[in-house]
Amino acid sequence: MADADILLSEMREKAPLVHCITNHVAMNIAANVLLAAGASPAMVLAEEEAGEFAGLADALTINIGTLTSERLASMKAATAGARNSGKPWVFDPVAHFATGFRRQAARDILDLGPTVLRGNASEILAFSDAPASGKGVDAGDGVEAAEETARRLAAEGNMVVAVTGETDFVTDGRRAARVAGGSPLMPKVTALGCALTCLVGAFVGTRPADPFSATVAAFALYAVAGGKAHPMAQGPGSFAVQFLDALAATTPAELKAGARVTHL
Ligand SMILES: Nc1ncnc2c1ncn2[C@@H]1O[C@H](COP(=O)(O)OP(=O)(O)O)[C@@H](O)[C@H]1O
Ligand SMILES: Cc1ncsc1CCOP(=O)(O)O
Ligand SMILES: [Mg+2]
Repeated sequence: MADADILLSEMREKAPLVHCITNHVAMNIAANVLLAAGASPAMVLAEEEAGEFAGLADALTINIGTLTSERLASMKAATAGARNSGKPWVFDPVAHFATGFRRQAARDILDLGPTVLRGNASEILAFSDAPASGKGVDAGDGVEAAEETARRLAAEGNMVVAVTGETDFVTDGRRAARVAGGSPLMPKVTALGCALTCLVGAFVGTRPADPFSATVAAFALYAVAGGKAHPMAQGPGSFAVQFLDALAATTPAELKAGARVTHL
C-alpha cells in the first residue's frame, strides 16, 4: 500500500496524460481539476481516433453522463485501445439505473473490465438487486448501503470499486478503506464527482500496478482540498473556485498530515 503523499509527488512528477471521454457538463471542470492537481487532460471524443489516443495516454476515463449512441461507440473503441496497450481505465456509470439505454450501456462497458469503477452510492448500489434511491445523477443512498455491492463487484470483476459520498469507500475485493473529509458543498457543484473520476485516472495512470492505493490517494487529495476550500467559500459558486485553488496548493506534506484514511 503506497501512501497518498508519495503518490501525489509521483503524479505531479509524471504529469500523466489522461484521456477523458466524459459528459458535456463535466468537460470543463474535469479538465480544470486535472490541471490544478498536476495532470494533463485531453478530451478526445471521435470514434475514429479514440482507440489510437487511448494507446498514447497514461490512462483513460469513461463517463456515460450525457450518453449518445455515437459516444458509446467511441467509448468502446477507446477501451479497446487502452486494453491493447495495457493502459488502465476508469468507468463512471452516471445514472445508469435511469433508462434501458443507460442500463445496457453500463453493463456492456462493465463487461469490458475497467481497472476502477467509481460512482456515487446509488450508482454502485443499483448494480445489485437491492432498491436504490438515486435521483438522476444525484445519490439518494448512503455509502454504507453500497459497501457490500462494492465488495462483491470488485471481487467478481477483479477491479477496484470506489463509492463516494460523505465518507468514501474503496475496495479491491480483498482490501478496503474509508476516506473522510471534503465538504457538504461538493455535491452542490455539478460534475465534481465526474471530475474526481478523471483524477482517479491521473493517479492510476501514475501507478497502474496499484490501482487500489492510487484510487485512495485521489480520494484523499479531493477530501483534503475540499476541507481546505470549505471555510473560504460563501456557497457553491465560490467553493468551486476555492476548490481548484486548494487542489493546486495542497502539498504532499499537507496531504500526509490531513488525509483521513481508515484501512478496514
Ligand atoms: N456530504 C458530503 N460531505 C463531504 N464530501 C462529500 C459529501 N458528499 C459528496 N462528497 C464528496 O464529493 C465528491 C463527489 O462525490 P458524489 O457527490 O458522491 O459524486 P457524484 O457527483 O458522482 O454524485 C467526492 O469527493 C465525495 O467525497
Ligand atoms: C447534471 C448532469 N446531467 C448529466 S451528467 C451531469 C453531471 C453529473 O455530475 P456528477 O455525477 O459529478 O454529479
Ligand atoms: Mg456522478
